[in-house]
Amino acid sequence: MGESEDDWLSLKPSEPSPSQCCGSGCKPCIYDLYQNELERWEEAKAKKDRSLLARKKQQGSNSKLSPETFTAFKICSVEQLTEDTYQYKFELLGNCSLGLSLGQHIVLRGTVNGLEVQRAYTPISPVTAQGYFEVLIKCYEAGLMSQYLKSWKEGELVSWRGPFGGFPYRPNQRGLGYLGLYRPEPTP
Ligand SMILES: Cc1cc2nc3c(=O)[nH]c(=O)nc-3n(C[C@H](O)[C@H](O)[C@H](O)COP(=O)(O)OP(=O)(O)OC[C@H]3O[C@@H](n4cnc5c(N)ncnc54)[C@H](O)[C@@H]3O)c2cc1C
Repeated sequence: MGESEDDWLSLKPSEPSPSQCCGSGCKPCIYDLYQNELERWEEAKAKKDRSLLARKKQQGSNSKLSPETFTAFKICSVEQLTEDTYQYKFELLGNCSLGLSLGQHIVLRGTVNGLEVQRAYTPISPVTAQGYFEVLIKCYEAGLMSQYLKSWKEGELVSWRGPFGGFPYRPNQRGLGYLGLYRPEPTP
């Protein structure tokens, strides 16, 4: 391939669509990752060096969770708990644990009718669980990710990144709490 402007434009990263942002304040967010890719592309273009783009679009497989790149995990069981709620179990190779702390969530990537969607989910398995992690998900009739979830079967690979968020919890440490009470005015 030559070095024409069109060639470089074809390699330019695309700005994420709103459906790709889960809206839960991930660090790095999908827009931060896009910004990094864009800067790398601009540098590669200025230096006319395509090798600088090589780190783009890495994806791990059944190994370690990463906040920057998606890792594929195998679904080892699907259990329907209610009409619209499912518990999914994922395999972690090498009997390792996911490495989350209290209250942290992970981000799932799926594709629905050609549209990439990303949403946040909080694993329900103990943070010390080894060899697996589980999520409990409620599916919505018109939900985008929900449509992708309904197609899942055992043995399929599903892409996650994270962890994000969480609470700074230390055993036996007391903190300030806030409880709000609301008493409605009596109607005349
Ligand atoms: C930090 C965090 C952790 C979370 N953890 C969990 C978890 O553990 N388990 C879990 O189940 N969820 C969790 N969620 C929620 C989850 O991220 C998704 O928001 C949820 O699964 C719905 O995604 P969706 O793409 O299926 O629905 P969306 O497409 O985002 O739709 C959301 C709602 O809008 C309605 N809707 C969409 N399109 C239309 C339309 N055209 N007309 C009318 N209504 C419409 C849908 O029916 C649905 O009720 C978490 C969210 C956050 C922020």
